[in-house]
Amino acid sequence: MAEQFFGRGAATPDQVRTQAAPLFERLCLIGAGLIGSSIARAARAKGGIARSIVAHTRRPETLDRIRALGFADVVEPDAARAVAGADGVILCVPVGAYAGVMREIAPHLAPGCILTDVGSTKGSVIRDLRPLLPPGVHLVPAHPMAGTEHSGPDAGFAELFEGRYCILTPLREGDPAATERVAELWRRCGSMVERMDAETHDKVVAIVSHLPHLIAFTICGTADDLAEETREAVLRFAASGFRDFTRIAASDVDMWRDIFLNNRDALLEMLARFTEDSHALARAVRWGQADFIEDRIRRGRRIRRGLIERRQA
Ligand SMILES: NC(=O)c1ccc[n+]([C@@H]2O[C@H](COP(=O)([O-])OP(=O)(O)OC[C@H]3O[C@@H](n4cnc5c(N)ncnc54)[C@H](O)[C@@H]3O)[C@@H](O)[C@H]2O)c1
Ligand SMILES: O=C(O)C(=O)C[C@]1(C(=O)O)C=C[C@@H](O)C=C1
Repeated sequence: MAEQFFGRGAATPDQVRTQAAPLFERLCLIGAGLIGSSIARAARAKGGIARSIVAHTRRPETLDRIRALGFADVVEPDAARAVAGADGVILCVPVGAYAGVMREIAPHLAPGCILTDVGSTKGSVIRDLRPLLPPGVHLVPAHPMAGTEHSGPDAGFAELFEGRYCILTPLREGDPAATERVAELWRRCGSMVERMDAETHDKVVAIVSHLPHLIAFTICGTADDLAEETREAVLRFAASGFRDFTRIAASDVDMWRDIFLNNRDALLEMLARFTEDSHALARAVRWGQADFIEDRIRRGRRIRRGLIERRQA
């Protein structure tokens, strides 16, 4: 695949990285929280990604913090000015903000510029960005499968994407060279790149990411309701099971509201399947069907242990 971008007989990506021009002359990050600041830090730490990095954010206190952290060459509060002259732009804001941001930046995107993103949903991103795409600007939707429950510019780190997948969902009419350049960006950040269609992506992440978050947020509330009923500080007794299970419930409100609202159909489908499966287990518990219960536990153990062997846990 690298041949598409580097050309036949050209240097390998590794040789290019250590030699000459970086992938982007001016890479603009719209939003520089956990993910945006991690990209900037990785670009600085690993080299060969961007000659200069522009970070845009709106809030004055975040602007000051990004300046103090020093991972961007330019910190720009105006989105239109931030993207002007950039050959790469990465949207790193909650997916519900995409349409508004795109309306602001579209007239200022340079012809030939690559517009990509890191959003956790892909169908909605294509729906919101494609109609506003100026001619000559290449859209390459992307989603790094890496993160933490922390947010904001202080939370980022250069190694976040190492050994993690990044999923690209290129448009049917998309430019293969632009797709390859974004793939190379993620490889240089240390990721493994996969491509799939947006619909498949949204189903996959609904089960492996969005549903677990929905359940974690919910179980915290359920435990808290019980505390009110029993007048007992239930959560005081939460040992490692509850703590491990609910780590992700500390995640950002805006980000997760937008994900739930923008992957509605796939999330509801996975929730319905999960509900059906948990009802089956509840029925076995009610009727004392030990074999069924054991079978479910064994299967869960096998799957979880498989994750550890593949070093994803
Ligand atoms: N956190 C994760 O684990 C994770 C992982 C993969 C992908 N993502 C995706 O990455 C994107 C960013 O998430 P994050 O974790 O970096 O969030 P974050 O909250 O750490 O950072 C988002 C930043 O965007 C800024 N912002 C919000 N709306 C804006 C707007 N309209 N214009 C300019 N700036 C705006 C916020 O002030 C914040 O600084 C989201 O789309 C999310 O779905 C997150
Ligand atoms: O590790 C975490 O805290 C995360 O929530 C990361 C996580 C995930 O669910 O795996 C969250 C959302 C993303 O879109 C990708 C990764």
